[in-house]
Order: sequence, then C-alpha cells, then structure tokens
Amino acid sequence: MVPPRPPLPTADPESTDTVDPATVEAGPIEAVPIEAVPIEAVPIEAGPVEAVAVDAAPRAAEPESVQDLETTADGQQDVVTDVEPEPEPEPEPEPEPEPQVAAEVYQEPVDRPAEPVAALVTETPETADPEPASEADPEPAPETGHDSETPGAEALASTLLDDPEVLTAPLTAADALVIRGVTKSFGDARAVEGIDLTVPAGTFYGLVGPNGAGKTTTLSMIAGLLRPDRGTISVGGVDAASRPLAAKRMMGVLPDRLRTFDRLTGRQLLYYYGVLRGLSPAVVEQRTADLARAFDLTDALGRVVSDYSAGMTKKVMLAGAMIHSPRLLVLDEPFEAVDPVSSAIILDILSTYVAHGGTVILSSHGMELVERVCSRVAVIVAGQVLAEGTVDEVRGELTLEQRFIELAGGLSDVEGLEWLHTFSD
Ligand SMILES: Nc1ncnc2c1ncn2[C@@H]1O[C@H](COP(=O)(O)OP(=O)(O)OP(=O)(O)O)[C@@H](O)[C@H]1O
Repeated sequence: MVPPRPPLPTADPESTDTVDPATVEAGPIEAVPIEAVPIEAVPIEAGPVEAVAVDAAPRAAEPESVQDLETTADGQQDVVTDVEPEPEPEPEPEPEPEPQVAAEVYQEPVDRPAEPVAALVTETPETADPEPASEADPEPAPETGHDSETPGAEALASTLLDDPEVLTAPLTAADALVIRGVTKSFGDARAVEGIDLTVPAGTFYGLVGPNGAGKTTTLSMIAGLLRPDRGTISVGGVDAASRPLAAKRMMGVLPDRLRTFDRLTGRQLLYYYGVLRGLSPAVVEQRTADLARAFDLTDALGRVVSDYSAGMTKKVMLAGAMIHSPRLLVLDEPFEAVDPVSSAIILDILSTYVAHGGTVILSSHGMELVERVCSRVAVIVAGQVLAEGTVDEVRGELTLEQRFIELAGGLSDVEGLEWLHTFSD
C-alpha cells in the first residue's frame, strides 16, 4: 500500500524559510571577505609531448582545443597534446600574471602526479611506442662551459647536444629524414604531390618555393601536424606513421604561424616546453637561461608572450623547439620578422648545432641566406620538387634566386596596374 503523501508546506508569514519575493526589500549586498589562498605552481613530470596529427581540415575549421584525437594506422584513437598549442579564445581581461610565479615553479616543487598532462599523453597498446617514455631527467643541471654573459654558439650547441637522452636516442640512420611519395590534398586542391626528399644527418637543408608551393604543408607533415594522404615519412630510421611518438621525440618544431600559449611569460612557456619534453626543472632552468642569453630574451622572460614583438615570439618559440636538444629541427620560416643581429646569432647557433651532428630542415624565402648556409636545397613549386641537391647542383651557373625564379615560372606580368599610378587624390 502506498503511504499517504505528507501535506505540502504552506507559506508561513512568520517563517524565515520561505520568502515572498514581492515583500522583499532590496538591501545592500555585503562584500564577504575571502581568504586568499596562494596558488602553487606544480612542476609536472611527464613524458615527451607529441605534436598533434590533424587530418586534412580546411584552415577555417582548425581545432580550437590543445587536445586533438589522433587516429592511428589501425583505427585506434589516441589523445595527444601538441607542444605547439592551438590559439586560445579571445583573451579575457584578467590581471597580468606576476613574474614571480615562474620563479615559484622552481622553488615550490610539489610531489604529486601531473594528471592533466599524463592524461593527455596517452597511447593505445596497439600503437604504443616500444621505447619507454622518457622521464624527467634526473641529471643535475649540466655545466654550460661558458662564463661570459652571452654564450657562444659552440657552448650552447655543446650544452644542448651534451644530453644523455640524446646520446642514447635511437637514431642510427645515416639519413635524418626520408620522405617518399608524400601527397596531401585539401579538398580538391592538391597541396603536395608525390614529394621525395632525403635529408642526411648533419645537414642544413633548405626548402624554398613560391607562396603556396607546399612548403608549410610538407614541414607540417614531417612534424606530425598533418597526416599525409599517401607516402611515407621516416625520421632517423623510424617510420612516423607506425611509431609517431618515437619519431616526434627526435624533433623540435617551429610551426608556421606563431600560435602558442601567449598568456604565459617567456620563462613559463620555456618551462612547459622543457618539462613536457621530459626535462627536469633544474635542466630547464639552466637551458632557459642559456637560450635567453643567446636570443637576447633575458629581460623579456618575465613578460607575457602576447606582449612580445613578432620577432621575439619567433625567438622564444625557436628556443622552445631547441630546449630538449632534438636530433632534427623542423623550422618554418625561422628568420621571418627576426632582426639581422638575432638572425646572425640564430644562424650561428644552428650552424654549430649542425656541425655537432644535428640536422636542420627549414623553409625560407631568403635565397641569399639559404645559398649561404644550407648544404642542400629543394625547390618546391606547385607541390612538386622541381630541383633538389647541393646548392651548387641546384643553382648551376646562376644565383639561387635566378634559378628559383626560373623554376617558379619567371616574373609575373605587371601589366594592368596602370591605375595605380593615377593617384586618386
Ligand atoms: N589547412 C588548409 N586548408 C586548405 N588549404 C590549405 C591548407 N593548408 C594549405 N593549404 C593550401 O595548400 C597550398 C600550399 O600551402 P602551403 O601553406 O603549404 O604553402 P607554402 O609554400 O608554405 O606558402 P608560403 O610561402 O606562402 O608560406 C596552398 O594552395 C594553400 O592554400
């Protein structure tokens, strides 16, 4: 038998439990004092973070989240996180972060698992990288071997390459990068059409081509940011499709557009670049100081990256690409917007890095620069490699710029712009 329902409560004018809104007089709202609780920055121990593989998606539909699903060859989906984050929504008005927060990151270590990051870097057993995920580097901060205010490229390159993780890295292949038959379309538009490239280890390799030729698309596929429709990419002998984590671990990437967590300070950004790549906070701190001195960013480290100039942003992201001393640097337009002094320093650092066995593949529109520093070059036009080889082989009797213009189809017709000289005022 169903028990009888209790009567519904009726409004009692004397009661304080129920209130007739019509009878309530608005009173002043009292501010309630809130006890401030200090927010601790937590150093995160985590394995290396992989770049996101994004399927062919039109630019307009690029993902907003820093997390993306990476579908593996066997159809499994992995959640991976990108070192190069996607743009954040419009910044809300918020107090500027205190510069000392970054310092607290190092001073107040809290021994607790880094759930957010650990959860982001997952791999299904089917595609799991047989190598153990690199752990936080237990080594103390390495000696930098320099006392001067500005480290020389030699010292910096030695510091970066004198990393036990790198020395034990699995790269044994003579070729740092091998690309075969790689094709990529966006809808009906074929951006890259059956590209073959071979980049020997210890090479400074230049990718040149006119606007829209497919350079960024090619570099994005190498970096694991885009998935090729067809073809294979092998990094240091590791197939990037079947072992994406192992392949990405060997790379440092400067993506085409300067999208990053720009509400962090430069120091915080480099901290996360470092720890997400498995370095200990002490090593990150040391390398941050070295890189900041080299890139003339020391005074800017405490400022939020959104306040940086384009060149400064490029430099701090370049520093982030280098901080874990990768075998291969994949750099999209590293010198664009960078001043001549900084360009010279970056070139010096990269040249010394290459001289010590590192490999650089970069895209650039600076023919003179490519001609001067690159040992090999590929000219891409309309998604195809039209010339490849040593700089001497590619340019022949011409300058690289002349050869480039020739391969790109010559100078465009400037007829029809006579109206430009009529000066409407
Ligand atoms: N996400 C995308 N969605 C649609 N089309 C794209 C996308 N990315 C590139 N493309 C197209 O692919 C082609 C190659 O572009 P890509 O950015 O690789 O050229 P690029 O050689 O790097 O050019 P630039 O020198 O101007 O940077 C272009 O036609 C471009 O419009």
